[in-house]
Amino acid sequence: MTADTITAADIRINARWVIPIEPANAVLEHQAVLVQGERIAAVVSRDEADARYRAKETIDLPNHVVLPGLINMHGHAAMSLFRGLADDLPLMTWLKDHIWPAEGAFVSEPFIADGTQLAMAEMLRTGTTTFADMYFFPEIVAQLAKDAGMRAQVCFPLLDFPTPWGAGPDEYLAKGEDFIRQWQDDPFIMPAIGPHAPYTVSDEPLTKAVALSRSTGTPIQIHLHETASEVADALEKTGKRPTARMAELGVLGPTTQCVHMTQIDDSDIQLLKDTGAQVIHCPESNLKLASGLSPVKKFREAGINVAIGTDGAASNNDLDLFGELNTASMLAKVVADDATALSAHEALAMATIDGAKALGRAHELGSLQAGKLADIIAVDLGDPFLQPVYDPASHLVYSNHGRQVSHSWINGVPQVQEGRLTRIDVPDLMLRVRGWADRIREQQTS
Ligand SMILES: CSC[C@H]1O[C@@H](n2cnc3c(O)ncnc32)[C@H](O)[C@@H]1O
Ligand SMILES: [Zn+2]
Repeated sequence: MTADTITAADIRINARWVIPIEPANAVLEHQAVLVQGERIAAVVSRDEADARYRAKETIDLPNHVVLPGLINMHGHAAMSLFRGLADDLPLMTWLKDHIWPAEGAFVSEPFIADGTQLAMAEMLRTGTTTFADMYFFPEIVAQLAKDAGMRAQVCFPLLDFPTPWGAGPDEYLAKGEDFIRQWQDDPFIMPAIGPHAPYTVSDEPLTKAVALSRSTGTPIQIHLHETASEVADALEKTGKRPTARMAELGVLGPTTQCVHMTQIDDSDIQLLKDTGAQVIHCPESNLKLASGLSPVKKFREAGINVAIGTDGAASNNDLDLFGELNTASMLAKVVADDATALSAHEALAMATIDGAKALGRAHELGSLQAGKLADIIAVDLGDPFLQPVYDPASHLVYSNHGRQVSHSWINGVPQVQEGRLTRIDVPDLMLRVRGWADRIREQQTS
């Protein structure tokens, strides 16, 4: 080997295991992941790395598994400030009697800023590098994610009624179009359209949202088929299942992300398949609100892409995607009456490459391959409660907790080092969060 075959790299990560996600089911041992600038330069054996690369910085991770950063495909980040405020309730009671009044009282620019930072701190700390958000003041969420160096799909909200962000559908759509134009070429921020649900958005604004999506190439994300009563009420009011109404209005398509998708029959599966729509599975929120069960195995067998989301921390009540994967895998098995319904590797793919597919960015996110963006995490499997390690993929899904994430990089920039956030001032954030908690508690008891 001659000196001129040596390639420079910024970072070399020496990992005990690498799960690259692509190829599927691979577990590589004693590997080096090389990062140059914002991209992955190579995933190679240590010997090959010694022979071919010289890195400015080397990180040794002797008990760790390295994998792509996780993609949380649905949430309401700032709702982290409402974590634990209203538990043990079904969806419509939770929303109408507790969450919407609290949002009316507190949602404002500073609330969104502090709540979103709290959510980003939790997501980064537990392995998420890209998140999809649907909430108010999307311009603030987008700027904060960009400033923190996180990737985010940020939906602007669309509802029939006024909220702290707008007076009604026309204002949401006008502000939303400006928002899309401002962010559509950003490498970190993916603007999107967020019609709340079939029962809160009527046909006319939905049709306008579809036109905006088509003219700007912007994705749509919508809560769809969340509960049995949503489907029953829709049948009573319109004579159509919500999925059928969405298909007729043109809402369903390959860039539309349908969140929840419970109470599914064969006609729903056919429509999702025919339109190429994406499913975003939120198992813990579906369980906690007793909303219903999503037939993940049937979707996957039909060739429908299923990604995963936590939903907001007010209905979960955490944003730890590793915990969500555990629940998703267990639930898929019992729903399908089949212990093979969703394997550990398949669950990991759901939170990585399948999320990247849902975003339309599988060419540059979701797996550890040379040329893809360097969104990488490391999980420490060295603790006693993770011993022995026969299969690191099994541990990540069935035994792990997101707090075992020791390192992460987004776009090649360190975000978590030795379990600590590098770019968020946690003590300062905690002071602001305590201030909100005091004000919210006081309002709830007055
Ligand atoms: C369009 S802004 C978001 C809006 O959605 C509410 N919300 C949060 N979680 C859920 C859920 O699981 N189903 C329906 N709506 C939800 C949130 O409180 C905002 O008002
Ligand atoms: Zn939601």
